[in-house]
Amino acid sequence: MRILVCGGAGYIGSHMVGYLTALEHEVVVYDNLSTGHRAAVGMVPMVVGDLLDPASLAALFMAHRFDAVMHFCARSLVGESVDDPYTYYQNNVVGTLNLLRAMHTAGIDKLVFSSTAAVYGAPQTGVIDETCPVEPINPYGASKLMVERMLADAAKAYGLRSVTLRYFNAAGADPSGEIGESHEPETHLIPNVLRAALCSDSVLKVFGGDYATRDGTCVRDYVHVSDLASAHMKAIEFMAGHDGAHLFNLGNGKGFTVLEVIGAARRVTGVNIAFELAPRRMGDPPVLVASSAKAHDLLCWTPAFTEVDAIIESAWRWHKQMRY
Ligand SMILES: NC(=O)c1ccc[n+]([C@@H]2O[C@H](COP(=O)([O-])OP(=O)(O)OC[C@H]3O[C@@H](n4cnc5c(N)ncnc54)[C@H](O)[C@@H]3O)[C@@H](O)[C@H]2O)c1
Ligand SMILES: O=c1ccn([C@@H]2O[C@H](COP(=O)(O)OP(=O)(O)O[C@H]3O[C@H](CO)[C@H](O)[C@H](O)[C@H]3O)[C@@H](O)[C@H]2O)c(=O)[nH]1
Repeated sequence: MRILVCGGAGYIGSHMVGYLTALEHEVVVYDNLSTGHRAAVGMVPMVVGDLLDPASLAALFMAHRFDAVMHFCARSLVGESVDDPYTYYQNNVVGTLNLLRAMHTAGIDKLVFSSTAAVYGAPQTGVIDETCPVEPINPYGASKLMVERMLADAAKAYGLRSVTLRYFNAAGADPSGEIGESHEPETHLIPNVLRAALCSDSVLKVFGGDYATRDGTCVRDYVHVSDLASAHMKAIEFMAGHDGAHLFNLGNGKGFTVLEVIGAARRVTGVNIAFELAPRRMGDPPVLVASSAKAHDLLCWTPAFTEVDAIIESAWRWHKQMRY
């Protein structure tokens, strides 16, 4: 297949590109390199362009014929979205609308969209399935939910086929160690834990020790990037036999506290990683754990990485020799 990967120079997108090229699909990356890295896509053709530039998108679709589009582009920092919501709605909603219009004009009718557990807000239930209420508590989550709504409307109006994948906490790195997570600033827990393991000067902050969880720190469901990539391929296969707009959670179904992640990282690295307790981070829900039963049943998706130690081990291999 010929697949356009928007945001393919980013953390999750670059793993998708590697996955697709290993299966010998033809891939073109479209990315503005705002948070992505040219080195992360290797020799794969990349158009440097912005979803906010309709002329650039039109030129892209004139130059290539695609069977499907995977859309990873977003600004995705919760705190930044609270401080600057216009930028988030502009990039994540308007940018996606531009992409959808360009696809429509070009007659491309299949899209896989990266959504997030943030659409659920701060849920009361333990394990979240797709029937849980969607009540985002920050502009980032709201921007993703708006796109989900646009996709449902586009299915009815234009026959767009889409699969929305609501990832929980993406983590880990390709087992090769060639690509991995590299954000500046880095806000995600596992890379920050590993940075602290590598550099004794960087003290890890644990945001909040007074949540109503087993050790007082937040619980998250960590899902490996390679497993996210395999789910996207399953989504493409699913769309071949199903029209309409569909959505699925992607997680491991197991929650780990921040302290448990630090404990696992100590085991993997052999470093007694130091941390200090800090105040809660604004907008952090206490517990987010996915039920991925729907993805399992309908997409036939089963994650290969189910243990947090194995996920951290793959990230550690990358962090020890980060190439970009
Ligand atoms: N990392 C996670 O844990 C997580 C969890 C849930 C959902 N998501 C979603 O998954 C997707 C990928 O996340 P990531 O962690 O790889 O982020 P990332 O920032 O590493 O990757 C995003 C990529 O999109 C590009 N981009 C952003 N805006 C663009 C625009 N207007 N035009 C062109 N390119 C643009 C960036 O340069 C970058 O390469 C995002 O949509 C994010 O919201 C991520
Ligand atoms: O240095 C750090 C970094 C994080 N944390 C804590 O670790 C947990 C996980 O934080 P991450 O930043 O790694 O992940 P989030 O759960 O905040 O965010 C992820 O899940 C969200 C859905 O809720 C969004 O999709 C977002 O894009 C995605 O990165 C949180 O309790 C956070 O407070 C720390 O204690 N110290």
